Amino acid sequence: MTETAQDRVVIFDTTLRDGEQSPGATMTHDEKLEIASMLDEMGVDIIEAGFPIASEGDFAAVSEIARNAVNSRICGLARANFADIDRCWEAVKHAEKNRIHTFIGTSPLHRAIPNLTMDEMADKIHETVSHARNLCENVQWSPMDATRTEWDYLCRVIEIAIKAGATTINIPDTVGYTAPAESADLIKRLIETVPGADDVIFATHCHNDLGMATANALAAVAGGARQIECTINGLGERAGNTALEEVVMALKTRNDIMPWTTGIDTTKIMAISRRVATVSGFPVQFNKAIVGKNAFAHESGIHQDGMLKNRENFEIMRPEDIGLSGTSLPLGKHSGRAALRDKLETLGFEVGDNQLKDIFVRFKELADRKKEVFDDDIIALVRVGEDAENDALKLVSMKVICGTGGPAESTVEMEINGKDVSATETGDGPVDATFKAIRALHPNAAHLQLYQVHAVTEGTDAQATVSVRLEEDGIIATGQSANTDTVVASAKAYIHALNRLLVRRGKMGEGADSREISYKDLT
Ligand SMILES: CC(=O)SCCNC(=O)CCNC(=O)[C@H](O)C(C)(C)COP(=O)(O)OP(=O)(O)OC[C@H]1O[C@@H](n2cnc3c(N)ncnc32)[C@H](O)[C@@H]1OP(=O)(O)O
Ligand SMILES: CC(C)C(=O)C(=O)O
Ligand SMILES: [Mg+2]
Repeated sequence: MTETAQDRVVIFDTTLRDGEQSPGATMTHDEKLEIASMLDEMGVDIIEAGFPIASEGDFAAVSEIARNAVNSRICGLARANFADIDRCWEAVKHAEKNRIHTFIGTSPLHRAIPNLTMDEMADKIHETVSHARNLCENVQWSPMDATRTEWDYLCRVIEIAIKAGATTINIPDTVGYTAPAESADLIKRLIETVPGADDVIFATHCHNDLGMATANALAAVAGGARQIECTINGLGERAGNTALEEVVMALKTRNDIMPWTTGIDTTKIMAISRRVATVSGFPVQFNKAIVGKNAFAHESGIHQDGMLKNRENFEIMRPEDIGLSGTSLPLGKHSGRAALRDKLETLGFEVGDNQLKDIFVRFKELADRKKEVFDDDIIALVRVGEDAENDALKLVSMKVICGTGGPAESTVEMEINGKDVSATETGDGPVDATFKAIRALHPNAAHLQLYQVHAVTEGTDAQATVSVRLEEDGIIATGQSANTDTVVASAKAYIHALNRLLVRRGKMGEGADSREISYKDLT
C-alpha cells in the first residue's frame, strides 16, 4: 500500500468533475478555481478537477487549478484512449502532485457499448494504463460499473491494471446498486484475491440512487478501502455521490467503531457547502445531514428544554466542528417556555414569571399563524404587549371586505370599559374603513399625524409592525402593533394610540362610555 497509513483514509473530492455532471450544475471557470482553492485549504487529499478532453473550458480549469494547487494532488479524468490520457496529462502536469484517472466500463452492459470482447477490453486496459503510467507516476484506474461486473472478470482486469502501473484501484458503484454489506465484502475479497492488491490503494466511489452512498463508502473502508471519492453536498450524477461532509463527520463522530482518520479541517465544511450550493445552483435540502439548515436546529419545546440543560441530550456533533457559530433554537409553534425565556434573555429582556406567561400566550397565538418566529417578532411581541390589560379600549374582533369591486367595508367589535360594541363603516381601502369604524365606536377629535407600516421579518407571512401617531389639543400619543395581518396590526396600533391618548388626557373621549377610570401614564 502506498501514500497512506492503515488508519488514514484519503479524501478524493470530485465535486468539480462528477459533481459538475449533475444536470444544471455547471460552474464557471472562476467558480471552479474558488472551490478548488477551498478544497485545498480544507485538507482534501486529491481534487478531481475535471475531464480535460471534455472541452476547452474544462482543460483550462484543470490546468489552472493544477498550477494553483498548494497541498492537494490534482487529478483529471480520461477515457481508455491515448488522446484523452494525453490531454489529461497536459492539464494536470502543472501541479506538483498530480494524477491521471482513467476508466472503462467493465460490466456486461458497459462492455457492449464499445462492443469489445472481454479479451479486447483487457488488452485496452493494459495499453491505456501503461500509457498513463509512462506519463505520470500516480495513476488511478476505475472499472466503471464494477459492482455489476462478473467477479472473475473484475479480478482479472484489476490485476492487469495493477501490473500496468495503476497506483490506485477505484471500485465505482456507478449506478448506486450496491448495499453496505456487499460493499464491504467486495473490497475485502478483492484485496484478499487479486495479486498485487497490497501494493495499491483501493478506493470507493458510490452513487446515491438508493440513498446508500455514505453507508456504502464507509462499509468499503471497513472492507479495506482507504480512499473515499465524494463531493460537497453529495452533488453528482442523478441522485449524487457520497457526501464529503457525511463521511468525514461520521468518521470523526463514530471513531470508536470506525477507527480511521481523514486530514480534513472540518470547521471549513459549512463555508464550502454554502459556496458550492450557490455556484452550482443546487440548494441544500433543509434536513440534509451535517449541512442542512435544520441539522443543528431544534424547534420543539421538549428538545429545546433538553438542549438548554445539556446540548448532548439532542446533539451528537458540535455545530462549531463544522464551522457554525452554534446550535439554533428557532422559536415556532412547538416551542415551550424554557426556549422563550432563553430567547428573551438573549435579546436583553428580563421578565418575571407572570410576564413570561403573558408573552408566552401571545407568542403561541403568533406561532399558530406563522411558520417561524424571528427575534424581531419577539421584540415586537414584548413591546406591543406592554400594559395591554389596563387598556380602556380593546379590539375584540374585526372583519374586512375589500377588493376591486368598490369601497372597503370594515366591521369592528370592541370592548370599551368592559362593554362590547360594534360598528361597520366603509372607506377608501381597508385601513381607512377600519379607522372610521373605530372612530364610530370611540368618537374623538384626534388628528392622525403618522401612519407607518414596516415588515419586521421576511416572507409573505412576515409580521407587519404598524406605528400610529395621534395629536389632540397639543397632546401627542403613539401606538404600535405587530401582526401577520397588516389591517389587524393597523387597528391595534390605532387603538393602542387612542388608549395612550386617554391616559395622557386622564379621561374618556366624548361619546364613549364615560365612566371615570384611572390610568397610569404609559408614555
Ligand atoms: C460514470 C461517469 O461519470 S463517466 C464520465 C462521464 N462524463 C462525461 O461524459 C462528461 C464529459 N463528456 C463529454 O464532454 C463528451 O462525452 C466527450 C467529449 C468526452 C466525448 O464526446 P463524443 O466524442 O461526442 O462522444 P459521446 O459523448 O457522444 O459518446 C461517448 C463516446 O465515448 C466512448 N466511451 C465511453 N466511455 C469510454 C471509456 N471509458 N473509454 C473509451 N471510450 C469510452 C463511447 O463508446 C462513445 O464512443 P463513440 O463516439 O465511438 O460511440
Ligand atoms: C468515472 C467513474 C469513476 C464514475 O464516476 C462512476 O463510475 O460513477
Ligand atoms: Mg460517478
